[in-house]
Amino acid sequence: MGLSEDLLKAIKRNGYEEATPIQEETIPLVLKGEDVIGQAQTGTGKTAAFGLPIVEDVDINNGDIQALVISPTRELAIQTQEELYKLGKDKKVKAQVVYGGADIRRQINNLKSHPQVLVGTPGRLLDHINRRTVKLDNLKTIVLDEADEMLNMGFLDDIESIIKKTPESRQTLLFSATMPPAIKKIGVQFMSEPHHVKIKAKEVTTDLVDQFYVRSKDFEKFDTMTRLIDVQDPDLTIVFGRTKRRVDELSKGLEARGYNASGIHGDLTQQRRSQIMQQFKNGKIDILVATDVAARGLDISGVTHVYNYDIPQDPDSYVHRIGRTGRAGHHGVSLTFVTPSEMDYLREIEKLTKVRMLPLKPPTADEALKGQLVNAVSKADEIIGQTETVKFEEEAEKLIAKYEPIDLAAALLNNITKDDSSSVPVKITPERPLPRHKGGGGGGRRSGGSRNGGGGYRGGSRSGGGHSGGGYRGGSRSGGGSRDGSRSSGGGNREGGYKGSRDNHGSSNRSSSSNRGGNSGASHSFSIRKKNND
Ligand SMILES: Nc1ncnc2c1ncn2[C@@H]1O[C@H](COP(=O)(O)OP(=O)(O)OP(=O)(O)O)[C@@H](O)[C@H]1O
Repeated sequence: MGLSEDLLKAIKRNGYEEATPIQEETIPLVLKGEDVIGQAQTGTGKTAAFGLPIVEDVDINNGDIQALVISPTRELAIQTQEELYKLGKDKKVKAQVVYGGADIRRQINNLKSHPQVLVGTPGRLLDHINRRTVKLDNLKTIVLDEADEMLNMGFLDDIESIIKKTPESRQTLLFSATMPPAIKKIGVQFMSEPHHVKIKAKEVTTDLVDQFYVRSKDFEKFDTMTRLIDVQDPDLTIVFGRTKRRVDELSKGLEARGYNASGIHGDLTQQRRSQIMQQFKNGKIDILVATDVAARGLDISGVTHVYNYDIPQDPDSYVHRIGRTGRAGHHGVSLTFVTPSEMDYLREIEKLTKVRMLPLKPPTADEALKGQLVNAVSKADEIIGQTETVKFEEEAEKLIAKYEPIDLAAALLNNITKDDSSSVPVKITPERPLPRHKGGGGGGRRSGGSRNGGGGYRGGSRSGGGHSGGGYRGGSRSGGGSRDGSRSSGGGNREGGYKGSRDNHGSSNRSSSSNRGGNSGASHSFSIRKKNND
């Protein structure tokens, strides 16, 4: 594709073996200097699609800012800068990030080292431009990443002011997985004869994500969610809540029940936000509870499940939220709670995604306990494996003399098992349900699965609907995705809500579609090939 040796090295180091379709189509255009509007499903490598040609085009003997990427959120800006840094490392391209909530003096100081590529959030970028600490007179390329979200967030004026400071001759790129019609405004206003590159996919959402919903009254959602977590046993999970209060209450409630959870939203200091994100990436937190601040662009490997505790009001937001899993060829599961009065919103989402979400019956307390016990046994295996028996031998002998082995084992399991809803009640303040859609109707109106061109739901064999128990781990899809032998026996062979775990990915990500039991569709647009080098 015309990329130099330095970039090929970076690509290799990243473990990329072949370009994704969006990369294949956009990289040559961007290298030619064309304006491009790029649309492709979440997790399909849009960052490198603009990142690689940008880095390729940088003149490292020139200390001016040559490329600017505008991101809607601070977390995404940080991530994009990290990616650009990695891609440009061999070429020695300097990439910097500026965002609000962080010390501006430090940013100004860093800018003195003359980055050639700058990533930032709109407000802070404008601030720097007005202080003349960022000069865009010689900018070659500007990227509006997640452009539609920046419009939603009301950044249009800021973006316009930033663009006015760039040369007319600049190249303008615009990327997102969703492109509502309003985005055309940006195209017309700021771009010159842009090429529209839209990677054709049958669905807006990637079919690497199995999408479920649970119909539940608002006050029942929390207990249902923790039961689902118990049976699904996700690796890393993101729970989306509608409001900051919701996020705070959910994360506290989860912690009270013994889950390793933390919440992020816009009211936290940036330092705290960054700290939590770091802990989540490192696996120190298992469940990240977030407002839509985490819905766009974040690429965290190992996120197997996304729970929409509150159904999003905007269907595009749903696409991005569930797109935090099922990335780069890995499987994921999404689960959306919907109150009876919000069914119309669910149908609206399905209208956009052209995918029917599968209904899940909430697991019973008994099923949740069973799920917990399967997990507890596997945890016990782990603990026993890690224990230096000799160190405890003497005291252990005494305990064996005193108690029956069965009591000792039961006590261990009891200790590992999380508290259930009856022992730690959690009350979440009710949110006002979303206003009823104009025109109403919707719920249950549509007959099963007509949208997908026959055969109903994706995933053929699953089309029975009404899955009970809610997505047990295991499942038939991958022929035993369990991490160890002991787990696969755990009552977990029902269809639906697969764990989609990391352990499956290592060896199977190259043939992901063939792994999916009964999936006749094979409609997703690319098979991403990444060496399993981590
Ligand atoms: N050619 C490739 N081969 C393998 N993996 C790739 C390739 N290109 C990108 N990736 C990886 O795929 C993941 C998703 O990429 P990226 O974050 O750019 O997705 P995106 O399309 O921007 O998603 P979103 O719409 O959610 O922002 C990243 O981990 C990235 O490193």
